Amino acid sequence: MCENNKWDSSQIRNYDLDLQPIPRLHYKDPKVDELMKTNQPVLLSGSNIAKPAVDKWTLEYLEENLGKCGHTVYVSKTHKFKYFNREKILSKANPKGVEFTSETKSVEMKVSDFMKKLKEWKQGDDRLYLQQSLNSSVGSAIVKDFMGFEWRYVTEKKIRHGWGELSANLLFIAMEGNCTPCHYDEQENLFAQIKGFKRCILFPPDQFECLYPHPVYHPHDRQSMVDFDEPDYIKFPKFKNVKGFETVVGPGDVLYIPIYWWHHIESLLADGPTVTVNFWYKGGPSCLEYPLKDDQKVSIMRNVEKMLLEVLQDPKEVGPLLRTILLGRYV
Ligand SMILES: O=C(O)C(=O)C[C@H](CCCc1ccccc1)C(=O)O
Ligand SMILES: [Zn+2]
Repeated sequence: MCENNKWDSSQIRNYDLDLQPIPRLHYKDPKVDELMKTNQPVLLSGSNIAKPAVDKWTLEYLEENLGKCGHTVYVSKTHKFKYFNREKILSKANPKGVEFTSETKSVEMKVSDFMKKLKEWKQGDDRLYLQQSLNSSVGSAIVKDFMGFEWRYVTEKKIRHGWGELSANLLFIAMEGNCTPCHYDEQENLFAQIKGFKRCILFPPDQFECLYPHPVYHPHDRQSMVDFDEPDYIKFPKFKNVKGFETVVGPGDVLYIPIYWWHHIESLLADGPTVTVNFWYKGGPSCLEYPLKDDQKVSIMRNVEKMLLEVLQDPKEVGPLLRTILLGRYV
C-alpha cells in the first residue's frame, strides 16, 4: 500500500489478506477499456466524472442543499454496516419466514439531525451511515451539480462495454472508520469518491468458495459470512486462501467495481466523514459462450438456489437435497 502525505497505514484496518494493488490509470488511457472489457477493476484518476461534487460538496453545502425531507440513515453499534434486506424475510424465497435479527437498523433522519449527530459523536455512541439515492427529493443546487457530471464519459463506457441501464446514483456519507463488509452486487459500479479517503478491498467472482456468501434467501444475501475482524477459520477454512486486490480512493478518483466482484469498503480512521457517489448500471445481456465466465457461474448458482427454495419451500431441505445429488456421484 503506497504511503503518501494524505494518509498513512495506521488509518487502515489490519486484515491478514493476500492483496495486490488495483491498477491506477488516467481515465483517458486506452488500457482502461482493456480492463473494463474483461471485467477487471481499475482506478480512474484525474477524471472529472463528479467534478462539481468534488469541488462543492462539503458537509455544510450538503446540509444546506440535500433537501428538508428525511434521508435513509443506517445505525450500527459497531464500525460494520452489514446490509440487511428486510423484504427477504417474508418473501416467497423464504416462505417459512425464518426469524432473523440485524445488527444494523435503518431510520429516516433529517440531514441537519444527521450532521449534528456526526459532530457530537463520541466513542461508544452508535455509528451512522447516510445512504441515499440521489433522486428528485434533493435540492435544486444538488440537481444542478449532478447534471454537471461528466455524463458523456460514463455513458460512453456504458455503451462501449454493453452495460445495462443506469439503475441508481447513491450518495454515501460515512463517519470515519465506518466499514461496509465484503459483499457483491449484481450491478456494474463506477464508484466516485468525493470527500475523504476509502480503502477498497476487492475479490474476483472466482473467490466465491473462499468468501462463503449467506444463502440466497437470507436477508444478508450477497454478503460474505466471514467476519474479516475475527475470521472463523474452522467454519470458513478456505478464507485462508483468499486472494484479492486493494486500493485507496481519494477525492476525484473513480473506482470501477465490476459486476459480481466482491468488495469491502472502509472509510479511513481518524480522517473525518467521507462522501461518495456511485453509478450502478444493470448488467448487460450475456450470451452463454463456453467456457463460462466466473460471474455467469455465480448467477447460475443463485438461480439453482432460488429454484430449489421455490420448490422445496423449506430452506432446511436445500442442503440435504444438494448433498444427495452430489455425494458419491459428482464429488
Ligand atoms: O457502491 C457500492 O456497491 C458499495 O458497496 C458502497 C458501500 C456502501 C454500500 C451499501 C449497500 C450494500 C449492499 C446493498 C446496498 C447498499 C460503501 O461505500 O460503504
Ligand atoms: Zn456494493
